[in-house]
Amino acid sequence: MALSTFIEELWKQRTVLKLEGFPAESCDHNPSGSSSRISHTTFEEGCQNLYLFQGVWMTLEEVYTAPKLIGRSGKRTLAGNVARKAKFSEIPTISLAATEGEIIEQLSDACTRVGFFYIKDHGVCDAVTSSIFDTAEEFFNQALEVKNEINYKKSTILRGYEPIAEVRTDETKMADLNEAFNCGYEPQLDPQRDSSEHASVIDGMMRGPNAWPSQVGFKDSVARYYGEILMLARRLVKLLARVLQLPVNHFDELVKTPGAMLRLLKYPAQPPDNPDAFGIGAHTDIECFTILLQGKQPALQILNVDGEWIQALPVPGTFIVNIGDMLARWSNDAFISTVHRVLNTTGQERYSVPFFFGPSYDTMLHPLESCVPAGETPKYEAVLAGDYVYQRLARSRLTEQETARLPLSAVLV
Ligand SMILES: O=C(O)CCC(=O)C(=O)O
Ligand SMILES: [Fe+2]
Repeated sequence: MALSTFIEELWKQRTVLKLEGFPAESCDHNPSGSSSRISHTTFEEGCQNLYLFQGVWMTLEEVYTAPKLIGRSGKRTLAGNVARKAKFSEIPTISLAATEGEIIEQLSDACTRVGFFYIKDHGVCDAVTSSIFDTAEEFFNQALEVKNEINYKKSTILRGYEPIAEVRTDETKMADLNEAFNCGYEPQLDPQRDSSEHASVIDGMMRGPNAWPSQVGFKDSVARYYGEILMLARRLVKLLARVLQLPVNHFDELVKTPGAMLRLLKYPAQPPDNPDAFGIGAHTDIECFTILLQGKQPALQILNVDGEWIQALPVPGTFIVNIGDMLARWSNDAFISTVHRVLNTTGQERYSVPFFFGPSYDTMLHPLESCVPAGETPKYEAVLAGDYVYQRLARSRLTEQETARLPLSAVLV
């Protein structure tokens, strides 16, 4: 097969081609010239790896920071995300027991410089966090057939059980070495639900019922955890409104029936010597922010501007919060959505519980006026929150045919 045909095939299959040892100076970013350049180039030591993305040869860093693009015809890599380079070597810790002024100042620094921070003194008690791990362990220890009774592909909105190596977060690597349970917003999980709201929460566009396993006590335990973290998330939303110099209640209506997905995750102990195997490949999160509860095993790593992977060690009594792409878009890049990955080489199984939080799925996300300097055009087009989340989740999980099961209600850019 001619090289150009081969590349075309890869493109059609939405694959990113990795080329090892390609001399940087030969990379002219010209899609049409790429095949002829390969044929006359010799590989030398010290050269970098290049990736063919959207017909363009790029370094991995360029893939991370390539122009933002979400589209059904586009290939799925970090370039569809909103990664920005973060200059940090440590992850800050913020006490929610500090004065509001102090919290806002520290949050402002963390969101604009790092994109990640620990929170402590958050008010969620240890009993709630330890029991969610017990529940997760009991669930994942069941036989595969039992877990597959609620396989997420039976749900049009990706709720339920995701078997191991099902999701390919970073297409240049192997599928992710984790299994998961996905649970989205339902009014019955919301301690602050307003009964008049119920009727307005219609199915479709990422909204609808969860898929619960028959495991005794599972739903109660997940509901308790979900409720507590949802309240914490709404508290953070008010603080973030202040950081963005908006009225404290600015986002309140939009997070009454939020797009809020809880995941229980179990990572197997992975071999230390496979450079392509990750618990989760490098990515940025989709929603506004994530509140992550980590088990004891250190495995989460965060990428800084110098290309170093900084360990985000588990710290008892804390959650890690990180900014996701939606809030980066919404804040017109004032906030940073930082690239991270999971590598569990501890030799032990690892559990974690991320809670991905965003506004109601029918929210149209225009970059906030207060974040766009006068006379400048916003950096991002408006997107409908539900479509944005669905497309991002689907492209690492589903075939195009499967993706088409849920009609999208907006054209994305
Ligand atoms: O398990 C972790 O520590 C992080 C998980 C994560 O990054 C994700 O689910 O997006
Ligand atoms: Fe993540």
